[in-house]
Amino acid sequence: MAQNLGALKRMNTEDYILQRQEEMGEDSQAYHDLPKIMKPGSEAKEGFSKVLQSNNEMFHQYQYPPKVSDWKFCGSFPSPLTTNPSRANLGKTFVSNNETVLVDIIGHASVGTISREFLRAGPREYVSYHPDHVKAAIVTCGGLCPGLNSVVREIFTSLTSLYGVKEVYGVPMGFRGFYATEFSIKKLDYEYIDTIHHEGGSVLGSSRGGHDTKLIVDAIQDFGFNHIYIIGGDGTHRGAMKIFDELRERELKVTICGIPKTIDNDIALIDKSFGFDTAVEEAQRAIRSGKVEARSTVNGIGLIKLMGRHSGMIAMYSCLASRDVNACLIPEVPFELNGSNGLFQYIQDCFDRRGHCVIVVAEGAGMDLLQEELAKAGTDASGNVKYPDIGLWLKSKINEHFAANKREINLKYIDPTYMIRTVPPNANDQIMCSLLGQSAVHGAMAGFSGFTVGLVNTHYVMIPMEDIANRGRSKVDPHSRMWHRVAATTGQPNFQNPK
Ligand SMILES: Nc1ncnc2c1ncn2[C@@H]1O[C@H](COP(=O)(O)OP(=O)(O)OP(=O)(O)O)[C@@H](O)[C@H]1O
Ligand SMILES: O=P(O)(O)OC[C@H]1O[C@](O)(CO)[C@@H](O)[C@@H]1O
Ligand SMILES: [Mg+2]
Repeated sequence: MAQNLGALKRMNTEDYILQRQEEMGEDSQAYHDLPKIMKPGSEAKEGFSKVLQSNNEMFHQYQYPPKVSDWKFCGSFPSPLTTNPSRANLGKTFVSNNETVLVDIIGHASVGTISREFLRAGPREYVSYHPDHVKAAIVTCGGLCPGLNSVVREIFTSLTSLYGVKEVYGVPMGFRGFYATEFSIKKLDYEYIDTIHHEGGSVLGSSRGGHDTKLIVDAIQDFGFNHIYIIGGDGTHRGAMKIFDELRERELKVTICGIPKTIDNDIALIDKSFGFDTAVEEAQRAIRSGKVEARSTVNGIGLIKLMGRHSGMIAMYSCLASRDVNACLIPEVPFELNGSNGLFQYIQDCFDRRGHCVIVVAEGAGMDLLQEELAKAGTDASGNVKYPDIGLWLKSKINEHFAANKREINLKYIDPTYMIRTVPPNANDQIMCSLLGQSAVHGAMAGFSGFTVGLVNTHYVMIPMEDIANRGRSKVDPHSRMWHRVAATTGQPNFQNPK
């Protein structure tokens, strides 16, 4: 059914700024940081009206996730955090439903700023669920990613020790675990989750495929779950959105919350997904091995394949971090093998300059060169195209080329694919997992539903789930400054011959 995405409130920017000025008072620094707008009728001050002209076009769009109370009555209780003695000073850190975070923060003085705003995540003073009435389920879906266990653990501990919820369950093996009889849904306890954040993988298990909206919602009803925490990527969010629609269709008072998981860091809108940092760090070990192998032999080539079916983020950031890479090949930027600007000539140039060459290739790179293999590749259980192995293909093409030219080369192929995603998260990702888990629980307890928590411009926010589910993947922009920085680090050309 078509859904109204919560209250979408538009406010004229001038009114917005005037209101903010009023709230802050002229003495505060923040007041002076605001664009200078005068109230109509007030006395002109220097510098004020000028900015007003250039900001005429500016507007802000507030986007709130829906609340459970929007489609079914639910009560409002003072947050248990106010009575939790160990949180006595939390009062000051409650977040109001007026606090938003800007999506677009780069202003253009000549045209004004156009930005959406998401509701800031965090504990609310009033919650919509009494802790005794919460029965929560957590599920992890899709491919593995460092930090899955940390998010599960944080959701559990936030629900139980912050809010006093007593019933939290783990759904095994992804979406199908809700209804498949060969698995059983397990009640989580502290002993079980105590050290899981030190382990890679997902203690709950995960899977691709197996989404059946009706069976899943039947199971939610049968078990009496009213909080569903779904940790997964783009596919998972499309599945979660269907569950959300079905829940509203049946008028069930169930909160559904997404926690974005993608090792490829390709979920749109958010700054970064958990586990990505760890994956980039882990990839350094493979790149370093490639470098050592390459420079210790005659005309050495270290060829390293990294994850990234549609987006070259892991490859791009791994190359930027390592500084040892001479060529970075990603799905977003096509490359040619032959010709004066092709990869083969570039490898030769590297031999001439430094005696070796290190190449990183993302698994989805160069698919235009493998059309035949791609046509036969098929899909996985979730419908994702299974890509032919670009690393092995490239290895054989490079070997063939230099053999045909009677040049000695020593190519070492390193494929650390699954090794970078099965490790536990690094310290940075551990912290991110904690904040995502806590944000999810605070939002759910407050009665929001159909939302996904995420980091936007360094602040944790609640994004309407539909936005995440329907938006395309985020990709490397070949015209971006970041990609140009990579090219500057590697020294690679654009691998395109003049036509
Ligand atoms: N369009 C869809 N409708 C309903 N369910 C879907 C849809 N797409 C994917 N799913 C379900 O979501 C789950 C995970 O999907 P998928 O395997 O694509 O991983 P993902 O969430 O995209 O994560 P990853 O980052 O590993 O790709 C699977 O159980 C799959 O059946
Ligand atoms: O082999 P699996 O488990 O399907 O997962 C591999 C894929 O998962 C991803 O990490 C995310 O979709 C891809 O980059 C990668 O190809
Ligand atoms: Mg996916």
